[in-house]
Amino acid sequence: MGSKQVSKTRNGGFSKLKTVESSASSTTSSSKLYQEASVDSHSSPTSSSVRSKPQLPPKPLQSKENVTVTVRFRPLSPREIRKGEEIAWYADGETIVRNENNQSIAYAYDRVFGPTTTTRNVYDVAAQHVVNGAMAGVNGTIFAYGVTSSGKTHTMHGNQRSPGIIPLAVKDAFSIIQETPRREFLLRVSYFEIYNEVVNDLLNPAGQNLRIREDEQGTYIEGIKEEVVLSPAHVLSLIAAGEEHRHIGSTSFNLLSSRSHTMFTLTIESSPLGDNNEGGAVHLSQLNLIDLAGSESSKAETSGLRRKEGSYINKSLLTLGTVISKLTDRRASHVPYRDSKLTRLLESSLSGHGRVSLICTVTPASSNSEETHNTLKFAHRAKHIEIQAAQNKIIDEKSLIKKYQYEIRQLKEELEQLKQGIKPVSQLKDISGDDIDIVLLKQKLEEEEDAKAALLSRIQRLTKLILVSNKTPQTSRFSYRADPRRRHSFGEEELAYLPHKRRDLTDDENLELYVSREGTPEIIDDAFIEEKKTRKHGLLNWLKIKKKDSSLGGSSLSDKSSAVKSNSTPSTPQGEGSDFHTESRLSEGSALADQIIETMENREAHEDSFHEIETPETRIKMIDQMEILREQQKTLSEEMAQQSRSFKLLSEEAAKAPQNEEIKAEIINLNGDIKAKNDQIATLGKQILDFVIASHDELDKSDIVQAVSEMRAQLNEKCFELEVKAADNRIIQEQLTEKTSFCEDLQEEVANLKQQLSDALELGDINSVTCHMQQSSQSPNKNEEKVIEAQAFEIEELKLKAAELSELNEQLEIRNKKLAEESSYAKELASAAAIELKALSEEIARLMNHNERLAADLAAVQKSSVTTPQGKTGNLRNGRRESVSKRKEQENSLMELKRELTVSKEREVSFEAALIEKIQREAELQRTVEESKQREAYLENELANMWGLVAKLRSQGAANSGLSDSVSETRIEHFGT
Ligand SMILES: Nc1ncnc2c1ncn2[C@@H]1O[C@H](COP(=O)(O)OP(=O)(O)OP(=O)(O)O)[C@@H](O)[C@H]1O
Repeated sequence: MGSKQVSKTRNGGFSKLKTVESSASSTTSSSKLYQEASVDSHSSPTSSSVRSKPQLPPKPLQSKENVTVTVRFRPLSPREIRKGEEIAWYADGETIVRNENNQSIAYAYDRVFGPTTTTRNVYDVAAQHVVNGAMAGVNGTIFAYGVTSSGKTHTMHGNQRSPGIIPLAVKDAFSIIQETPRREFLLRVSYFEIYNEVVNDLLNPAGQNLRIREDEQGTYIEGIKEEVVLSPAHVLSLIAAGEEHRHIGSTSFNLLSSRSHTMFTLTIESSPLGDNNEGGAVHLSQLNLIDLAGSESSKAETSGLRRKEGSYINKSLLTLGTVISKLTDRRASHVPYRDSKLTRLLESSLSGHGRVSLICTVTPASSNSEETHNTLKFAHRAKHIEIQAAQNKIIDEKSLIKKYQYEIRQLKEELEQLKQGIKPVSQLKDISGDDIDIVLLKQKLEEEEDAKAALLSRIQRLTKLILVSNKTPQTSRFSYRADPRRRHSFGEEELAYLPHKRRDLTDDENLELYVSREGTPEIIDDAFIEEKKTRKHGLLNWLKIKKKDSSLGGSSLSDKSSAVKSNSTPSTPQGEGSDFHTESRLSEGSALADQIIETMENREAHEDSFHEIETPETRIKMIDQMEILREQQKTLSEEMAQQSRSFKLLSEEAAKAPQNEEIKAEIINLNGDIKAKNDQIATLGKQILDFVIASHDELDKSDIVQAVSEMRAQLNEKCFELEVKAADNRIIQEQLTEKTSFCEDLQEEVANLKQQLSDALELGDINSVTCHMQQSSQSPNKNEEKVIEAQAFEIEELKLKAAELSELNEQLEIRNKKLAEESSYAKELASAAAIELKALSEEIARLMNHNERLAADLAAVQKSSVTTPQGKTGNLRNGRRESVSKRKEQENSLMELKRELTVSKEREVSFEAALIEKIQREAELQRTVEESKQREAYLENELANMWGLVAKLRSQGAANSGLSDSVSETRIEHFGT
């Protein structure tokens, strides 16, 4: 899979482009997208330059520009590889992103970076021109956009092996100052986050929930801390400190996921150097470097807090998307900047005058295919925004650099006046000849000395804040901002602790670059090589080399001025001496003032071992090296502190999820890193010591003693810090072990509880389990979260049981219904039988009546036959015959009636038996109905008990913590549904 990625991205740009165009001629909408996009990208000045060469030429200011839009793929993560993820999107050449499953879906951008591209490459294409612009007074904004875990923080901040856009931009900013000898700069930084729509100052923990305000110059954050910065190391240490306060958390996609948007702002002011600056326009610009939080899909299984954070993140990103759509829609009258704090703060960047670079980070993984597509669409829309790049010029008092310059001038004038007002003691004596006056005057003199010292220290402090190049305008080989800059220059060593081996220019490559630029190799003269050597020593050399120049008798005025400023920068507090030097020339007549200055210079010399105007070059280099080593040591310590924090965070995560192998592996890696850093710090300490010893011959004894003692003190301090850190680590390890075993205990207990619950439920004895659970949860030594988990589990079990019960209940209800139906049927049968019985009884009664009537007729006939006379014999014979036949008839009908009677009696008996049977059946059915009603009532009772128990657990959970709250709510929600 990895090889597939590589082969895809290695496809040659031009030939691939043709393929795309041919496919674009099909009528799919996506191909249309591609055509539009490709037209845009060609029309974009950025894009065209991006294609021709990575180093961008200077652009004409006040030109209409599109946002530079680039897409960066990250490699598949080990987790994605383990899950057997396929590649859904890939970089096809240098400008196109294509869908693997549907080749006709393709988008074009200014540049597409494959998964193997380094951040340095990304910086060169997507960020460097913005940084250049910002240093020249054009506002710039660079931001990384993408779904969670797509590589935004990796791109913006980077890591030890691969520094991100922010450190590279900081380093470049200081490089530009070094290469701009005609101007002086003042840099300040601010760093804040937007977390759940609340703005928090990351440089000042007290600055929480800050308000966004607007004035005629745009939007700003009220009360945010801005720190004037003096070196790349200074900036990086501020960022590292700020990161300590940033909200990060673990999600199912990223162990260290950014939960807030952060904006790092570098405010740059510059003015013409030294004496030329009066009345000169000040350039003021801002470089905003933004690491957005990642949008989260609904797939993310998150807890309540993470879900809340996710919804804020998604909402603000959605608003950003809407704002970008509106900005590209010419018909849109209203752009909803005010709908989120993020867009409010980005308003001036997106709508105003400045350069914008959007770096969209994406993952090629198929599981994120849809999200990646959305990011690509967002990027495509953003490409259509048009902005106006214009240089900001301010001349008013709002400029801090102007304010400082003015104050320095005032202070110098005051100093000058002081100097002129002071007479040497010998002169004073000559004038008055009075000892008392001399004492008074001496006193006054001392007061004035103090005042002067105070003035000087203020001048020194202010001068330190203004950054200038150590190069003189005459010796500079690089016109202002016009050419590709060197990389090995100011600030390089500040990042040298990063083991990342960059692909950019080596010294030799630099040489070639300059040769080709200047056209002739001959121009590489000694001075140039010397300059290069100087650059190799980075920040500290840059700050000090001018001192050497001035001491060697640099003659031009601008040289002096430059030296004054550079010597005053904070890392080398030797500026004061030099400042004095210059000042002393301005007041040649005042011997006393010079005397005082000398005394102060000597005092400074003791305070600062680096202060030595006559220092030989080797010594300066050696001190620089030591300074660099110390800086590295300091940076390593800061990094170690940050890693310890991550370690702690991960340990907490590990305690929560002891089975998570990924976290364990991360912890082991971090531990390894921390140990490695410990070793590095110790090695650096040794190196410093070795340095001191090795330079024994070149340093005089007192300096060695001082340097050694200083180093020792530092070493001791570091050793102590290390010990503290090691102890911290040990404690954290112990805590982790403790927590793991505690977790195991808890798991055992949860298993027991589960068993008990299922046993109890089998016995129908849920109450005893509840009691036990409550007792367990009240146990004082329980880890709250584990108890909550156990409770959540119990609730889950109860939920299942309740579902079972309600199912049973339903079954019973159905059975009841059936029984009721049967019972009503039986009743109907019974009533039918009763009706039939009644009819039979009536029939029997009728037959009996008939019988009686027949019997009466028979009796009457017998009586009449006895009373009939003999004379009437003939008639009688006939009558006898008739009566015999009649009697026979009657006897027959009687027999028939008797038979009928017997049959109906039999029927009556059988009906009666059937009736009895039915009555019995009915009684039986009614009994069953009664029984099921009782069972139903019992089950209802049980269900009510369960609900009571669930409510109890819920309220208990809610009392325990917010987390438990959310868990319970989730469970109950499901339960309820
Ligand atoms: N280009 C890359 N090369 C190598 N690894 C990368 C790259 N991009 C990101 N990663 C790795 O992927 C993981 C997630 O990256 P990262 O934290 O920068 O993502 P994110 O977009 O900032 O996430 P979230 O929005 O959650 O903060 C990290 O482990 C990071 O080291």
